[in-house]
Amino acid sequence: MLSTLTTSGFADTPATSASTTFTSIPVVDLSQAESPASKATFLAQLRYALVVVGFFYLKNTSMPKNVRDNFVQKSIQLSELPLEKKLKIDMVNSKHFLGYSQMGREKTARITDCREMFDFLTPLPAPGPEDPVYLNVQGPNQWPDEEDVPGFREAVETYLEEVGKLGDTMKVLVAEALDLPANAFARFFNTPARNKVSVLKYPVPSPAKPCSVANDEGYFQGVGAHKDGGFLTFLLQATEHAGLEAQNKLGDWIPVPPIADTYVVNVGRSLEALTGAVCTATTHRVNLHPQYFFDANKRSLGPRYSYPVFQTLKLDLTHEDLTSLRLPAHIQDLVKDDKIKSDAEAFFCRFHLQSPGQGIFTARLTSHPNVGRRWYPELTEQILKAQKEFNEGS
Ligand SMILES: O=C(O)CCC(=O)C(=O)O
Ligand SMILES: [Fe+2]
Repeated sequence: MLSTLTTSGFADTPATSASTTFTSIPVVDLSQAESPASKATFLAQLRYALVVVGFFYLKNTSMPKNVRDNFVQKSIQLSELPLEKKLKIDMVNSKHFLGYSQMGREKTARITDCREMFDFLTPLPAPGPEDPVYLNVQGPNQWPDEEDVPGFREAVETYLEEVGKLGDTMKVLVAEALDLPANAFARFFNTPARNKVSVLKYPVPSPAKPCSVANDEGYFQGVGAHKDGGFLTFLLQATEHAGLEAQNKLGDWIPVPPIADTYVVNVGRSLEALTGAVCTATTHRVNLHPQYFFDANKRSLGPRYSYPVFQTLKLDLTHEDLTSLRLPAHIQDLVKDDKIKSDAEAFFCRFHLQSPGQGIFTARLTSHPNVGRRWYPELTEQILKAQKEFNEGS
């Protein structure tokens, strides 16, 4: 059952307990946060979204339409370049896991994902030799040649700055929704914040040349069941395709279809850790059926393009830092009897609880083993072995 909301929080239904789950994704209107008359309603809806769902659509954001549209247009141009141009910035050349990951290289839960990606990060220096190895998930970007996609770098940097502003706004509102001081999360972030965008393309499935093995019902794994690692993710679904799904606490998969002019925002493992799991890092996946690539009139929609931005905490926070926040008792009480069914790999939990950097680095070694083997061969073999043993229960 879905809770009804009151301006003071959840209605007095069992919605406050984790035994209640969601069957649709709420829409939250950011413009309501700007007026004192509607802010309490906004915060109650946000609280529900963070605690019960872990996923929501955010509308009326500060993102300038021209910045977003320019970013999307240039990103599609990049994705459509011939393979040899894209391979000039192959991720395997970057010990920071930045740049292009071609189709068939990425794995989630040890199964190949049917997508290609380019990752670009807020400008941040590479770590020094004395720093922990996991800090290598930051460093210089690999940019395509300016003549291949003119204006691409500027479009991405401007877009990341704007999503960064939205992220700064949201981290204050998340604190307020949990009845914490507005600046409660500030000390966990770098200034400026660390954000990474993935430029994703899910090509039209080709029966003649399948990207991976389809399941019995004909679905391909666009990206397998997982939880995001960061604080919040701001996902722009740039095309009309169905396929994104969030898993509720009973284990059912709930569609998250695109809604024009919204972001899909979801809770990552770091926000879950900071709130002692009061906020839920909801498991999600992109499950692709060849039918999703056609509209109602049977016209091809072409590839699916989507663009998540992962808002990340300071990478070197410790377990003590991550567990240092005290939530008010009435907020902690919102989640009881926590039995959550998730198809995401539990293997990663302990790494994300050690430090955000350790969590992200470990996930990268397993999702991009070709990059891991090139730069961190011993560590990669160790982690892949541990992942296999964990999953096989040995
Ligand atoms: O493509 C999407 O809609 C979601 C992608 C995603 O969940 C991810 O890359 O973490
Ligand atoms: Fe994700």
